[in-house]
Amino acid sequence: MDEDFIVLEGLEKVFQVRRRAGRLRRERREVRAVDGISFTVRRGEMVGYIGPNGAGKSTTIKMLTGILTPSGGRLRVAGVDPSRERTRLARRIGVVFGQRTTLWWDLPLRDSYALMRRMYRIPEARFRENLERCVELLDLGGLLEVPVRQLSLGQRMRGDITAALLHDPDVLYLDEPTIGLDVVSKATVRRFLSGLNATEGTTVLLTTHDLTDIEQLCKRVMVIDEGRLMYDGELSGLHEVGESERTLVVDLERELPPIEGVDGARTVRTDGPRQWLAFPASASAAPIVSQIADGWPLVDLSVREPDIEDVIARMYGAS
Ligand SMILES: Nc1ncnc2c1ncn2[C@@H]1O[C@H](COP(=O)(O)OP(=O)(O)OP(=O)(O)O)[C@@H](O)[C@H]1O
Repeated sequence: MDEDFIVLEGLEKVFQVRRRAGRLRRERREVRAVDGISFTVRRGEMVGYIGPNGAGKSTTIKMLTGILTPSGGRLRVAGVDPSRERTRLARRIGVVFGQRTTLWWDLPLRDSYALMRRMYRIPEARFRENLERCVELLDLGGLLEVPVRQLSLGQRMRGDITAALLHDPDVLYLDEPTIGLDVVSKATVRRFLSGLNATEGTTVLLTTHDLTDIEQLCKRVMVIDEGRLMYDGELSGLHEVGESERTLVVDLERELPPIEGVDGARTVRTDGPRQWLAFPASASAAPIVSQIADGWPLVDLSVREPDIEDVIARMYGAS
């Protein structure tokens, strides 16, 4: 189970961009979208791949799937060079782009899946088994006959994840799979992905702006910025490097003075009966919650994760 499945060595992608510089002149400019990235992912790992907008995440994933050819460095997925053997690799990978669907807009889900079965030449029994499993776990039962354009975003996303898994890929690339989803759909998708990784051993590379996705799904996270790998390790380690903070949002029975004297947390904002307390992201919320519950009339509370941009900004501040 521990073989190196995805291997990048000094991977680069440089785009040549033409820019208008005056009325007639055009300037050529280089964008180093991926600027010498090296890492390996073992078979069965589930890894978060995060970074601010324009960091080079999608460009990396496009090279991993063979859509883009690297400008330099070395890349292997399951022993295969993706851009040279894209068709062969397509049978072993599944891709989900949160912002874009691979389904046919006017067709019911069931017909899209039937077309995919033929495209990938999936044996009938295997296809049926995979479809049934996804329909059950992703709660798609009543939706197979509905045209994709009539589905909600959360339903469509669950439909897209199913589409990516019908051919039993060894590796799944997910680009913002929970973007714009409501709380229930997010939870369903996360539960499904962690089950898939645990039972099928599918290797998963996950790009997201939602740190809760990473926290609930990935032991390992890689951070990239300006095309370079800035961090590779556990999420808790990332919080420590950046000294980032989580926020406890507390609803009290009534408006009270700012909460004071809670070990490990400080009140950063109040608005009527609601108060916000910041605490280190690497610390547990439990002792803070119990101190508040003991001393104040608590009605409700929730924990907010820091944004990825915030964590990365603090990481730079700390380096
Ligand atoms: N086809 C292209 N031609 C020219 N420049 C490109 C092209 N694709 C991406 N870029 C540039 O490469 C850089 C990295 O883009 P990329 O889409 O990989 O970032 P990202 O991390 O996926 O960002 P986001 O979170 O916004 O999706 C950006 O500066 C982008 O403008």
